[in-house]
Amino acid sequence: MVTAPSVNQGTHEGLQSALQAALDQLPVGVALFDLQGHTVYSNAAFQQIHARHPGWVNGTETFADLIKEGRLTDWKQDPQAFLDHVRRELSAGRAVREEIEIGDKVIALHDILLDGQYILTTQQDITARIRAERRVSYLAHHDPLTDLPNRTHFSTHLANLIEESRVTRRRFGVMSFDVDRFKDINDLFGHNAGDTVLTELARRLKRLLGHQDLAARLGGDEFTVISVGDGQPEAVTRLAEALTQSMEEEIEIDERSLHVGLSIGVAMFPQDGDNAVTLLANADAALYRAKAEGRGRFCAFNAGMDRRMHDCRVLQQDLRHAIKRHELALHYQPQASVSGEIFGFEALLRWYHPTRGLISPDQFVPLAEESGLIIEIGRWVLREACREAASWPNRLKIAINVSPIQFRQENLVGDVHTVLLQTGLSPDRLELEVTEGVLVQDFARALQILRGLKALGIQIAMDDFGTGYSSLSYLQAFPFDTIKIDKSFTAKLKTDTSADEIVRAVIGLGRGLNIPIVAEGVETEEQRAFLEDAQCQHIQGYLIGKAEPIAQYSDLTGATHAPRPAPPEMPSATITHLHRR
Ligand SMILES: Nc1nc2c(ncn2[C@@H]2O[C@@H]3COP(=O)(O)O[C@H]4[C@@H](O)[C@H](n5cnc6c(=O)[nH]c(N)nc65)O[C@@H]4COP(=O)(O)O[C@H]3[C@H]2O)c(=O)[nH]1
Repeated sequence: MVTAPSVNQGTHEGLQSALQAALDQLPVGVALFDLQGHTVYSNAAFQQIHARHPGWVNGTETFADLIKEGRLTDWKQDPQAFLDHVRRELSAGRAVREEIEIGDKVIALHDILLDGQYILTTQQDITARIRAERRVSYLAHHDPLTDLPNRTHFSTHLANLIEESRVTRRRFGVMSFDVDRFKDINDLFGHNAGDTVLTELARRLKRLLGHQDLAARLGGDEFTVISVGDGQPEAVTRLAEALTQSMEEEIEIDERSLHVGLSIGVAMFPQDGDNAVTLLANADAALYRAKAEGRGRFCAFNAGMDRRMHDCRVLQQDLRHAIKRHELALHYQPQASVSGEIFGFEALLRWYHPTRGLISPDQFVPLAEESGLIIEIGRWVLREACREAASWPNRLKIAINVSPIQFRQENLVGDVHTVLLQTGLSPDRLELEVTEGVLVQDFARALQILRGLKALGIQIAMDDFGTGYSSLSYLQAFPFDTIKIDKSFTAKLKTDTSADEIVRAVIGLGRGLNIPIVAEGVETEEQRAFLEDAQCQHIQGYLIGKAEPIAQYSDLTGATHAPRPAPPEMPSATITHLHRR
């Protein structure tokens, strides 16, 4: 506490020191300089702001010296230039208001001219407020997990860059990418593992960026990069390749090493879009193309993609009418013991599109899943396949694919039960094929549904084993009746030793768990012999028979089939290849 001297003493010195004490009480720094910048007076707050000793008044240290550690953006770090600016403004009768950084402090400064010969400066330390503002602004523009700019920051940056590049005719690339099967990583290994993948990915990405590039996390595992490089498409391609390469090194999570793949799409300004919306939509189109081509790859936008995306939308619309217009049909592929005795069929869906021809399920099932139509289509498949199988005199099995999306419907178990009752098919002849995707989505719910289905007396097969995470915990959690080895492994048998080993290991696993194995896609006698030698029980593939209308297999079913209304005239070679959005 400073005790103010009594003004009643009436002396000039007394008044001066009372004023001095009053000024020292102010939370605002106050100082007087002569026009050369030498200090004539400074109060305590001013001395504190500038880390000078109490009572500091100094004829040698100038105003310019005081601020020389400062960051004076407009005066290119030149304190003398700043002082000249102050003098100029003041002699023109204008006050000077600036925010300057001195050391680690931010000072709000207000200078006026006193009596034409002194500069009166009042200065306030606003560091805490500015820091808080900067933090808020940083948080509003960055993703807290990866510390990358967020969507808001990215959009502003892209809009500015486009505006500037329209004038300078600069070209740059926009790269959209995401983590392949990110949802599976989260579901299988937990959200912390997902977070680790994202932060590690961001860390590797930051190392690859040029000083003009900007990477942002738009949400989830959705990332984007503006690559300015040298304005050539090769620059962004190089960045995409470097990023893919950087992910070849596995990510360590707890005790586990995880290999993470990226799918990347690229669009160039201005040829692939001269505004932000088109540019991003086209980078996304390229990304979806990369995914459709099998993930883990990079794809550049081309004009055809735009049309293909449009085609997909149109096709999705057409699919809505496919059931009632009788455009859907089932083909049946035989399943046999490894020595060749046929014991059942797998029902495989076909779409005879009135103008596009026969469309492969690989093309339209994903569209049906995306729109939710797969639930209605799946019901149709179930009813149709069960009705068909129930009509065969020979008691063969029927296997039907069920999409993970169908597990989200209200009452899958009830639906299957109703179909069994209505068609009269004995439950032990029905097998539903599910992929790991079913369990990955909502494990507890899926398990409950699978148990409900099994309680009806039907069998459950794990389809496409080996293509996803092939988590052994799934095999442990539910007593599958069959494991189907994906055809991609069968295709490599005897040409790729690791495929041989994987197939042998899966067959061994099945033996250990007492679950029979079906190898899919068996095309050659050599593959069959390998599988027999490895003690695989069942096979399916062109070697035994292709998926055909059931009438082609009447010798096996024992049924006389009424010919189905002929589909539009078209050879099967005209299967249309369309790509997902
Ligand atoms: N290269 C080769 N291919 C062979 C061979 N043997 C069979 N295939 C083909 O492999 C696919 C096996 O079916 P999937 O793995 O369940 O894979 C199916 C399944 O995931 C899906 N799908 C088909 N029908 C339905 C359905 O009714 N519902 C659902 N949800 N999905 C279906 O579409 C996928 C593709 O079906 P398709 O095009 O009929 O293709 C079928 C079949 O025609 C062979 O020896 N060599």
